[in-house]
Amino acid sequence: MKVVRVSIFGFGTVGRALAEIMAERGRRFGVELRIVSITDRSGTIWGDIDPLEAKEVKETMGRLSAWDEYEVFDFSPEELVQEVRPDILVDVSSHDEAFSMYETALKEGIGVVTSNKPPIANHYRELMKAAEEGGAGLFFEATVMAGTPVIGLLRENLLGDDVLSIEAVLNASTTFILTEMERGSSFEKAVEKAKEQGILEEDPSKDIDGIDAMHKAKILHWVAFGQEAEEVEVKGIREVTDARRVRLIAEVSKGRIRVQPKRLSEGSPLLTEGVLNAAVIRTDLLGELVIKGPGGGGKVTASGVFSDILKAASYMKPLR
Ligand SMILES: NC(=O)C1=CN([C@@H]2O[C@H](COP(=O)(O)OP(=O)(O)OC[C@H]3O[C@@H](n4cnc5c(N)ncnc54)[C@H](O)[C@@H]3O)[C@@H](O)[C@H]2O)C=CC1
Ligand SMILES: N[C@@H](CC=O)C(=O)O
Ligand code: NA
Repeated sequence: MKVVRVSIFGFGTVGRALAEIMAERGRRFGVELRIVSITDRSGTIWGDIDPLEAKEVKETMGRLSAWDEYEVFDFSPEELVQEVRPDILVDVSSHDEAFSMYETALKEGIGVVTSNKPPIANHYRELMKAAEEGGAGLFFEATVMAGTPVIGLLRENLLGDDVLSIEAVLNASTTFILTEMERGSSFEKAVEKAKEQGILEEDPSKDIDGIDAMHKAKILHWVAFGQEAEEVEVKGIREVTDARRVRLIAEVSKGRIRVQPKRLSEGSPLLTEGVLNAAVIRTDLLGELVIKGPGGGGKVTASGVFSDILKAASYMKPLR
């Protein structure tokens, strides 16, 4: 068994769902995953950590620093990487400025797995360069459509195709809110219910105002076209009153991203319900393909993170 040392940064809904999966499936495909540190806002615990015990402490005491079995370190994100030196850094936090932590890790040859979108959306080119320099893997499946593997589909397949466009529902919270409103719920009530699903961002305006969907569309644009989108337009769902068949739609074509609420026709593959996301991908050789699956929730997201951890552990270098 190849022992792989993992540091987890952030221990909220996704981090705790990941802990459960790692406890149950941490020995798989000749790899034994060991959690050597977990960080939440109260600090970093460092040692040979039992994932289920850590989850229990977080859920009963609210912060990892309350766990007296471990010394708590007040590392900056970069210090965490330099002191702990894991084999793989897993970011399941809502820390928008995690870019320099990733860059430090990748340049040191430490693999990075993340579900946190802004660092990838805003620093894709620099991070891929750092990964190349350090000979490390950068994996971000769960940043777009959670565990539904749209990133792997584009990054590891269709390599002979030219992507022409992607039209997608990428935000589970707004779909959930809009479908609740279709059923007669007020906007405010629907937002409250979305919070109970564990899918809303720590700052729900990121979902409601289309910022989360925009970040995801930027990541899709980088993977599909290998360049930054010059034109980005974003409109959220605050002004939607008649929610019938309305979804927050991201349109991605070379150089251009547009996120806005749109009323869809009956039978549209994008007319999703609940937390389902969907993407219609058009390429020159294949024509049109649709990928649809859950785009939010702790386990749903941890599924994509865990799969990426195994990829990082056996480091399969994606071509883009
Ligand atoms: N919940 C979902 O369905 C999905 C979430 N994601 C992304 O995964 C990440 C985690 O999501 P959730 O677990 O749902 O969020 P959450 O809000 O439940 O947990 C995020 C955790 O990160 C911690 N955190 C934030 N800044 C930190 C810092 N500087 N240092 C240490 N800890 C810090 C917070 O204290 C919190 O415990 C977010 O980036 C989210 O956008 C991606 C796909 C789906
Ligand atoms: N807040 C996000 C969580 C998944 O990325 C969403 O609602 O889609
Ligand atoms: Na995904």
